[in-house]
Amino acid sequence: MAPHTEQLTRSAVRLRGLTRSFGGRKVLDGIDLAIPAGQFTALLGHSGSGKSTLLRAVAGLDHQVEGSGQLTAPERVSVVFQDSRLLPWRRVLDNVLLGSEGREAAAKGREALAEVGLKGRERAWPSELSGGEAQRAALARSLVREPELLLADEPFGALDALTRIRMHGLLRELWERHRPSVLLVTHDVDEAVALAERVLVLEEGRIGLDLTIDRDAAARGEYRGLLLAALGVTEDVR
Ligand SMILES: Nc1ncnc2c1ncn2[C@@H]1O[C@H](COP(=O)(O)OP(=O)(O)OP(=O)(O)O)[C@@H](O)[C@H]1O
Repeated sequence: MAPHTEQLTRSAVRLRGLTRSFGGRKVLDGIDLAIPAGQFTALLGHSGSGKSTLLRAVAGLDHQVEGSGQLTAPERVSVVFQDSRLLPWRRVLDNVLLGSEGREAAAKGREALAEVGLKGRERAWPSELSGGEAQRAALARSLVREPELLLADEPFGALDALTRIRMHGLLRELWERHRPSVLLVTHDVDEAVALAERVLVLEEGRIGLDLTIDRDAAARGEYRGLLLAALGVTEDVR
């Protein structure tokens, strides 16, 4: 019944003609998109362009899109948001485990916390963590589910610039080690280019630009101007 249960081989995510309207206004207007398994994709777009709407649809959180087109996504999907959404009344390890019990689960949870650099903080309360640490815990919580697809909606948007750079390194490292497909929603052109293999720009309800990122060209800053132009942004002359 649910498209999410379909067995996928080559593509992790496939959208065909996906449309979503709110009050008669089309936010997503027939989106066609295939994301190969294991690809790191970033989705850029102005505020209100429909990035979160698209992500929610792929996460299976939006039942209204059913029937509007075709949507397939893997079964094991984890979502990370701008705020960590840790439960304040549970210790960090219990937040990561959420629902799973037993020694094996606890060992996996500890391992995931160690991977994100939170070894020794298992028994801390969420209120004792910094913003960056809380996002690390959120990443650990998503990892223990061994997701085939990681959806991240502005996961570093609330962090200071230095913490954000460290988190970029961590996310790339985790992706290289575990190789889930990643769909990262961001406003930040530099973040998209620094992290992703492919950058999509959402405009007027459609994918307006679909760029494959070459690491060397990215290091030379070759995509920045193109992406800013696609977003209709002109940089001030410095
Ligand atoms: N539940 C809803 N009811 C009505 N309108 C909605 C709803 N969810 C989203 N919208 C509208 O759809 C449009 C796209 O919203 P969405 O949150 O997907 O944009 P976004 O690109 O993620 O924006 P931002 O970058 O600011 O988070 C907006 O105009 C928003 O007001």
